[in-house]
Amino acid sequence: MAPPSEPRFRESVDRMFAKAVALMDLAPGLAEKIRVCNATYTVRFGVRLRGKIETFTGYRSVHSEHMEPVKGGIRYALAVSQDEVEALAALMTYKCALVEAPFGGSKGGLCIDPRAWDVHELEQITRRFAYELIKRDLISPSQNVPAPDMGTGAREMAWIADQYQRMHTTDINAHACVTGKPLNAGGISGRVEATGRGVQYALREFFRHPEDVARAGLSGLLDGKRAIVQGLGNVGYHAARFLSEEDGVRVIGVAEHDGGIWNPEGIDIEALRHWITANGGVQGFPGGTYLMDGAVLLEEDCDILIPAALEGVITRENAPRIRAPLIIEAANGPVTAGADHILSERGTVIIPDLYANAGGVTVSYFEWVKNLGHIRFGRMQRRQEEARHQLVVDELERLSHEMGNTWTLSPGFKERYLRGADELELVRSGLDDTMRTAYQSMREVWHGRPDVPDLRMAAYMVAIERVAASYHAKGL
Ligand SMILES: NC(=O)c1ccc[n+]([C@@H]2O[C@H](COP(=O)([O-])OP(=O)(O)OC[C@H]3O[C@@H](n4cnc5c(N)ncnc54)[C@H](O)[C@@H]3O)[C@@H](O)[C@H]2O)c1
Repeated sequence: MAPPSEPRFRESVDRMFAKAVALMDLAPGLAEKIRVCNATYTVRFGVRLRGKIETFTGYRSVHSEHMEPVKGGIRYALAVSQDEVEALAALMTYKCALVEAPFGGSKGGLCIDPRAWDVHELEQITRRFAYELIKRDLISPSQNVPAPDMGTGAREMAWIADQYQRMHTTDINAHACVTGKPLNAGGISGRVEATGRGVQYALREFFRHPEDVARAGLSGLLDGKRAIVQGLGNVGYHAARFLSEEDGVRVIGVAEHDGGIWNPEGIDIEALRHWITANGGVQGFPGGTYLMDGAVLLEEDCDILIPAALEGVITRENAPRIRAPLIIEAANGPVTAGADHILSERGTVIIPDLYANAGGVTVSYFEWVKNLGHIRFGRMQRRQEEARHQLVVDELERLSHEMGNTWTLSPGFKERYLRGADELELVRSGLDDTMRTAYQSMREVWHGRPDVPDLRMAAYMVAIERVAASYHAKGL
């Protein structure tokens, strides 16, 4: 939660929204219609556990239904509140608009410490929570489609999908009621890694534009840059792993819930992740120096800061001490509105959450389409692609023959070229394309108007414009 001097999360999002609206020319009253959260449902339910009834509180917030279904994750954490869920639902509306995923915005949360319960108990709690939401159409393939967020993953999504199926036995589209499911339960390849993969693609796209890199006071390529990551969960782990293994980024610091690890030579992300799984935290990891207060790593010298855990971690209080010239918001809302102002004035470039962590909802969209299509994703595209590739190979072989076989195609090339893309490759290329296109649309606004101060404002403006256009089209 934000410290008392900071606005609450919802207000922080609203302030950023208001700043963007001030740069736009919207019809009277429309900005307010877009800003407000349509509805938030609060549920309290009991589950008999360990010999007594435990009462839980959960939320599902629907921010905007300008497109349906609405979409947004379900978070399990003790700090979940109505304010938090509404802020996250608003971010979902803008995020979906920015990456052109045809959804309205929603979010859910359950006040629970998932580590306090065993798997069997978590299943009981999840099914009961899902039951409460399903019976009010707050989980439904055509109305509201959740996905994983902090504290939840494929396992919880599988329980939710199964619960929906039990309650709607004749719904042929039941699988599409939730995304982020395991592969063998209607999921799609590449969903687990999608948000971290999207962070990687976002950084790659940023570094393709030397002018943008220079605005952050950096130069050169992504290769060789030093990064610090906060949170080595789903998003942080995948982002850190892909950036270090595939892009030559040196991860010199990782902050986790129990402290931080510092190693200027670079941290072995895979080894650290294994250590956390085995030991419950980073303490004792032999591949770096342990710091009791992991949050100090946010202020360390590095090229790229990747907050990938919680909202409200960069505030007015610590913003003046942040040394990274480039921040990519892998988490939702890690920079408060007050801190955003300080950092923007100082010239720190922030790749905003709306864009940076949109990989998850993008691949969720692919999964939803795959479920509704009832066909293995990519099956038809693959056949077409293989047929086109066969034409090219035939033509090259004909040429080779005409030239007296002075050159030939290697069997390895033919095998790889003819294979066509599998589901994972299709998902990754669709995600890459989405991240590039969305960056271009933000960039055009950022560079095209001298009064647009930063990428965040550009992202909000693009998103708000699209939501407004959708309301206009409906005649509102
Ligand atoms: N999972 C997704 O697909 C997805 C999509 C978009 C955005 N996000 C956002 O990304 C962020 C992280 O989500 P996730 O799914 O990776 O969650 P997760 O639960 O998998 O991981 C969160 C990690 O943060 C760590 N953490 C908790 N408190 C911390 C603290 N005080 N300091 C440092 N680390 C701490 C946890 O130990 C855990 O490793 C959230 O803001 C979420 O809304 C997630």
